[in-house]
Amino acid sequence: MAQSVRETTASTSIVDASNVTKRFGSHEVLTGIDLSIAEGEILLLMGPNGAGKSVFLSCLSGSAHPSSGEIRLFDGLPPVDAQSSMSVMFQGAMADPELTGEENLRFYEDLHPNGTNRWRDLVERLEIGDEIDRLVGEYSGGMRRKIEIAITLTIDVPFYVLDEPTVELDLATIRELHDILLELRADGKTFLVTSHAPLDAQIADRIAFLRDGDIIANGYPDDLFERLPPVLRVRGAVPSENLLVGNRLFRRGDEIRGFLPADVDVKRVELALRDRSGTPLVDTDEPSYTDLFNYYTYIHPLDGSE
Ligand SMILES: Nc1ncnc2c1ncn2[C@@H]1O[C@H](COP(=O)(O)OP(=O)(O)OP(=O)(O)O)[C@@H](O)[C@H]1O
Repeated sequence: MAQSVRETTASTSIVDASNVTKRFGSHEVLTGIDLSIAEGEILLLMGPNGAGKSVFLSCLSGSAHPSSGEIRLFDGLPPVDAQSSMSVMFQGAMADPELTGEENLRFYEDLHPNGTNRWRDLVERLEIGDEIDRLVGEYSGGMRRKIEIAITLTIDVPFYVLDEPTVELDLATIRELHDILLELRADGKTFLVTSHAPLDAQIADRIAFLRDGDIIANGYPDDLFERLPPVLRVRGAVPSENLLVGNRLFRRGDEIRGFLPADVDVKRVELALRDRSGTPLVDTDEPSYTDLFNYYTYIHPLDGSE
């Protein structure tokens, strides 16, 4: 887990969003978001499809305006006045398909007042160095994502906003990207990263879960883990669905894991569910990042815990 910034002394506030709403016609996509990010922090914004993550990022970066509420960056600037101090990666919107990878990278290096040639190192580390002479239009989804990441991070600014950077990346590249972000954070950079991937939680200083347009949980990973109910692991055949209430179990590969309603005694379930030889069919297990994601994305606070 990333070394936490919680022990560091209070620093500049990079993001202060209060009661942000965004409406498209009668559809209120954001319903009152409060979120702050401190300097040097990696904040991971997680949530299911359509929760409003990209819309919030658009408001934060100044490309859309909230319907109400307020966003301030760098201790008081409205987003449009802070654009030169942030680098924003939106899904699929960064690279011109009719230019090569290198032409795209050079374009941003020359265009942006804080452009650097850091991309030379980034493309090697993301293993796309051999592909930068090809047209981006010919790239696979993962290659395109790598170029977009390199474009975004080659700009030297204090604050980076990355919309689902790890989608379509293989595991080795995700780990390399995590290392890159942690190195930049060690240099004092701040990140807001959206993701569906529990793996990304490993580098987060803080995680906020967005659901139906609102932040339903926000905290340091250790604290979020502490607030999880016991994780149940199902072994062998799945017991009767009547005993294990629906929408609380998640299958991953051969394993089924999940959570019981708060008022159910785990020990009693363990005792009740045994195979013919008396071996328990369920037991409790240490929570993983995937459990954390599943709980806060699909169950909490519908389980009555808030
Ligand atoms: N310009 C728009 N006009 C109308 N509705 C929009 C517009 N942009 C987004 N929405 C709606 O806002 C909701 C949230 O979309 P958003 O793209 O922010 O979700 P998300 O959390 O980023 O999802 P994903 O993980 O799938 O990228 C969706 O219902 C979407 O249809």
